[in-house]
Amino acid sequence: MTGPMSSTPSPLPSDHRASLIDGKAFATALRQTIRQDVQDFRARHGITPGLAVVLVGNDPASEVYVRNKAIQTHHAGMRSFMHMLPESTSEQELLNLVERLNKDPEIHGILVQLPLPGGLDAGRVTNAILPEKDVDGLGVVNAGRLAVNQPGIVPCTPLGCLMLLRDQLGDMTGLHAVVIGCSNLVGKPLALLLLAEGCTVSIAHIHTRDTAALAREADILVVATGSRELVRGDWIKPGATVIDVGITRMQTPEGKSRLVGDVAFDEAVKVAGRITPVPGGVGPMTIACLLNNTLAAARMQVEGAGA
Ligand SMILES: NC(=O)C1=CN([C@@H]2O[C@H](COP(=O)(O)OP(=O)(O)OC[C@H]3O[C@@H](n4cnc5c(N)ncnc54)[C@H](OP(=O)(O)O)[C@@H]3O)[C@@H](O)[C@H]2O)C=CC1
Ligand SMILES: Nc1nc(=O)c2c([nH]1)NC[C@@H]1CN(c3ccc(C(=O)N[C@@H](CCC(=O)O)C(=O)O)cc3)C=[N+]21
Repeated sequence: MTGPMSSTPSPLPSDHRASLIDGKAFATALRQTIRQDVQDFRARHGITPGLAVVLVGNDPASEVYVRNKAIQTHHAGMRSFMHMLPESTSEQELLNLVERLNKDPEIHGILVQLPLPGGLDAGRVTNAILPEKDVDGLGVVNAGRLAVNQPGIVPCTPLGCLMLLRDQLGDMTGLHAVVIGCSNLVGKPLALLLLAEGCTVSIAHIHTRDTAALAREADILVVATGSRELVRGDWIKPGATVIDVGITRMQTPEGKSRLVGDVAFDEAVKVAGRITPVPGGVGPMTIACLLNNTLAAARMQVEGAGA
């Protein structure tokens, strides 16, 4: 394809394969460090960091994530408090629970799993969480701190992506980062983090006219849309670093379930310089960063600001 007659010779050899960014291994190492830090914290203060996770309704995928979070919280030596509420829960009942958790000294971090069932206002609920216990970093106080470069709690998935990018690329000053998707949970905070790293940041969303052309300009391409295999091989600049946040659960013809990202992996791996797989990329980082944020929140509450 890239022989001497080719009109647009690719700068990559025909057998090029991107190197895989192993989020699973990175997350395992991070959790190990956190486990040690939790032990030290307990030895110093006699306090065990506690995380409360609230799940409303019985979405099976959310139940799996919430259970994984609880298991990994225990493994890190922290306490986990699960609150499974029925689909019929009213907003006032949920707000009352958040209020109780806010006042509970054994709880240092609170996470309300999103999305919430219809009729419950996610913004109102996340903003009811005390900023110092808001380990998802989704309330206006922490979101505002991020926007003006003040220290605060950074949302778990964007923080996990940033850790992987720093590890892979080191200094990112001047690189063009394109973020596809601009939710409050992932795309928007990640764009702000990359801006703070000195990147030139473009954000694409559903109204962007030519997302493919924009993506082709990216040194760093982050995709968080929930639109499976949206990004094709020819959307990627040769050698670019690709972070695939999207996760869609698919049924295989054999009746098994399989996770698919927002990037057509088999095409992208032939063009990108480095790429995160799904699963085993960003997902495990999200949970490790939740534990990281819970420990940081406990330190702040027990040792004071700047801890
Ligand atoms: N790996 C992990 O740890 C995590 C993975 N996820 C996964 O990441 C994905 C995104 O999650 P989340 O941000 O919460 O999703 P949302 O649905 O909240 O946001 C998706 C964003 O992508 C934009 N978008 C959708 N389709 C397109 C398209 N075709 N072209 C350009 N932009 C598009 C939407 O634009 P608009 O708003 O204009 O409609 C929106 O800004 C999901 O697959 C989710 O499961 C989420 C959290 C953690
Ligand atoms: N308030 C809130 N905060 C969140 O951080 C939040 C949320 N709500 N709602 C849903 C999304 C999704 N999310 C994931 C977490 C871990 C994996 C994960 O561990 N993924 C594994 C695979 C797990 C599996 O096999 O199912 C992987 O990608 O390798 C994925 C997705 C957090 N979210």
